[in-house]
Amino acid sequence: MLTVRAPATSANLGSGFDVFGVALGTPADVVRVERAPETRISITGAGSQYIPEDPKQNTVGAVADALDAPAHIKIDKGVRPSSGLGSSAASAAAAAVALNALYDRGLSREELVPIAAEGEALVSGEAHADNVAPSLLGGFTVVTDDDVTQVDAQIPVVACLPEQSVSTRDARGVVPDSATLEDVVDTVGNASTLTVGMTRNDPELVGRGMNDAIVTPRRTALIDGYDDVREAALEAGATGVTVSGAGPGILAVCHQQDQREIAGAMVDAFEDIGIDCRAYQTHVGEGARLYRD
Ligand SMILES: Nc1ncnc2c1ncn2[C@@H]1O[C@H](COP(=O)(O)OP(=O)(O)O)[C@@H](O)[C@H]1O
Ligand SMILES: N[C@@H](CCOP(=O)(O)O)C(=O)O
Repeated sequence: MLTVRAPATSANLGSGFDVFGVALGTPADVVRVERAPETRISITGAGSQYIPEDPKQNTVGAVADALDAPAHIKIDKGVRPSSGLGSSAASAAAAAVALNALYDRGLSREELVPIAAEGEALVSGEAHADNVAPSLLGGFTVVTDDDVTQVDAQIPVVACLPEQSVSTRDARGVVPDSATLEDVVDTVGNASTLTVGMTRNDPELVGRGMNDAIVTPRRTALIDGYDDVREAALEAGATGVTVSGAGPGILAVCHQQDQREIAGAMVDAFEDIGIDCRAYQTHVGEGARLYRD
């Protein structure tokens, strides 16, 4: 039996749609695997009642298929599905690391990225790798069609998860087909600023580089209370706030000393409109970790 803990992630960071992602210190999924003639899945934990155990519909089943590695797979969900915190990706990344080791496939973490992304294709319609890459590699990742670049960053964040669900598949449906040159130029500038901020561990630059006028405005409309929560977080000292992944999670970047106040402000702002939420006071963290029992 092998066990892997794979972290939640926050994709896009505003200006890096389908490109940027960060691993979060908490929450995480824990996946246990043992060899079996055919794949069987059992699920416990956060939101497990909404996740299919059929391997043809579960991200870990797609990974087992891609690695030709049938197994009994037990998933303990720390990351609620349809969260914007890479729930489906955390399971897929954990399964990729676990099954790669269980069957001695010898693939590197980078080589596991497209395999874990097969799970994302299953649930969201496209094999976007911006959640599985940071869950596998940790830190801040930049994915392109055929490559992934990673940097270890130490940035404090608050990931606020309201009691609402937004499916990534639905949220991809509102993404515009085209953008003006002016918006593209702005976005390139912001994305570049954010990347420099990650390499310098500078929350000011990262926060400033999160603005995006192309995808994010379409998605905020799907999240009840988004504008109020964003405003509250900025007033409490956040250096930048945006939709986490496809939502409804909201990500605030900050300095360590402001983290607690920002988390409280975001929770209060959601509560003011009658929505419960959980705020993870965490940081950009490590990737999937393998334990041999
Ligand atoms: N192992 C898994 N973990 C979480 N969700 C899964 C898993 N396998 C399949 N799903 C399905 O994926 C969808 C959630 O994924 P998605 O919409 O991308 O949200 P998230 O942002 O939380 O990853 C749900 O329909 C869920 O049933
Ligand atoms: N780039 C994807 C990221 C989806 O992240 P998730 O955590 O909501 O699954 C997108 O924006 O569609």
